[in-house]
Amino acid sequence: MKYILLIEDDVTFSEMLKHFLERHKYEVDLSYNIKNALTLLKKQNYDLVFTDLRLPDGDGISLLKEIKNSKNNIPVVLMTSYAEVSTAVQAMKQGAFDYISKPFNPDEVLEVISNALDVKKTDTRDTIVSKISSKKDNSHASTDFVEGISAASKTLKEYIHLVAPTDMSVLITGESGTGKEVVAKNIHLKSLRKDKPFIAVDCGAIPKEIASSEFFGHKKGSFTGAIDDKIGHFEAANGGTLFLDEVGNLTYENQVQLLRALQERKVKPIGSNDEVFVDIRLITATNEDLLHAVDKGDFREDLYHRLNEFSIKVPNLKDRNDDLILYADFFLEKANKQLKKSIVGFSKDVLTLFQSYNWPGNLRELSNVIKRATLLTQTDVIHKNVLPDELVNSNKNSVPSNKFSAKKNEKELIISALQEVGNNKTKAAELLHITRKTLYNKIKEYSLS
Ligand SMILES: Nc1ncnc2c1ncn2[C@@H]1O[C@H](COP(=O)(O)OP(=O)(O)OP(=O)(O)O)[C@@H](O)[C@H]1O
Repeated sequence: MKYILLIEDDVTFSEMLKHFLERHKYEVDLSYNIKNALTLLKKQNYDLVFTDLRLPDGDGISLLKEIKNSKNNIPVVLMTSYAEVSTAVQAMKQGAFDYISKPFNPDEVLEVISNALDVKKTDTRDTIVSKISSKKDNSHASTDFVEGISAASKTLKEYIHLVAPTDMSVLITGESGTGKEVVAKNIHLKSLRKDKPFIAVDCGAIPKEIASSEFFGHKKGSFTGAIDDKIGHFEAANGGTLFLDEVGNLTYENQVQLLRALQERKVKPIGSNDEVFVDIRLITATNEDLLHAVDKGDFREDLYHRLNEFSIKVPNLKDRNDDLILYADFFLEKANKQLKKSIVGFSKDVLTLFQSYNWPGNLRELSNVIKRATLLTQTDVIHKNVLPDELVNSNKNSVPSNKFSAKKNEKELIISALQEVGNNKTKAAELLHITRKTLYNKIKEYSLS
């Protein structure tokens, strides 16, 4: 019987959910706060943590981080309200398995839970990494990967086909949510290593103090907290592909270690005297300008060239307008399946809005907008009234991007956009048609607090 830790401070709701899950043959422990949950996690081996995002003594994300930093590799599913969906998406980037928006229907809960329990994990790794099972075949992968029909997508497809069968290191660039990880998986699945592991690691989520142990592993007792031997990501990916996301976030010291491991093709777990030979194909991704980081001395040039034997830029959604409907249909079909709905399509108004919106969050944003709209729609067709305000009002508010590109009034535009949205950086970035990251960089550049 699978054992679930449910963390929810709404007493009535949590009791109902507990009984519901028990009726479906799960064993459930209930906690109303994080403190108690952490105690329970130490005592018991759970198969799944199902937690509310907001709790009296903290949020689900800090709990998620605690779990990731511990030796457990338990899948974590978050419960959120609609307003928190963007936070939940951030949480997924930090390793949460999935999120589910309240109010949810019983079937949806069961599906999310069974998906999370099915997920393949290696029990020796403590950072949540996604691993494509070696048995996963290409036919399945191809249904998860929509190739697109726009010119930009065709070029992308061509590059993937060309580079996949080689052993070249690939640097994938592109804005957040464009599908860099999906492209990396696709390269792996089209490569000769497809039957070996694909290990995805978010370098931005690894605290620098434990990065060496994460990458190279450690021996029991080699430092305080090393209570067991641990295999690092390099060894876990042996024979297959190691995908390092947000590679620009590695510290200088970690860059040196990574370069050494790549050059020597062997790693030494912390506390071990033995080196382990590793045969990996490296794919990295970044949404930063790594060359700029090289110029500034923040990223090692030798490592940059080692990673960039071949580079692929994943286009923004806005630059693949011809694909938009194709992706919208794909995400609708996916949401229908997940939410057990049978919505047939979008109203004309919605499609027009989709075409004119700038999609700063790219495919991830499109997917989220459609999942939410699918849940809210009670008719056959998705109408404008279930779209988020920022999308519906985008045309009214938008600052023309050509204005923004004029360097001299950039600062003024940022200030006025921030004022207009009450200093909300996400909304300001959307208004300016730039990513949040770019906005943060510009705020720093112009010393705007
Ligand atoms: N070609 C595609 N076909 C189908 N779905 C896709 C495709 N590309 C991306 N997606 C979906 O879009 C979402 C974002 O993709 P992904 O996480 O790969 O983006 P990313 O560029 O790696 O994001 P980040 O920079 O924030 O890590 C995911 O839900 C993914 O499944």
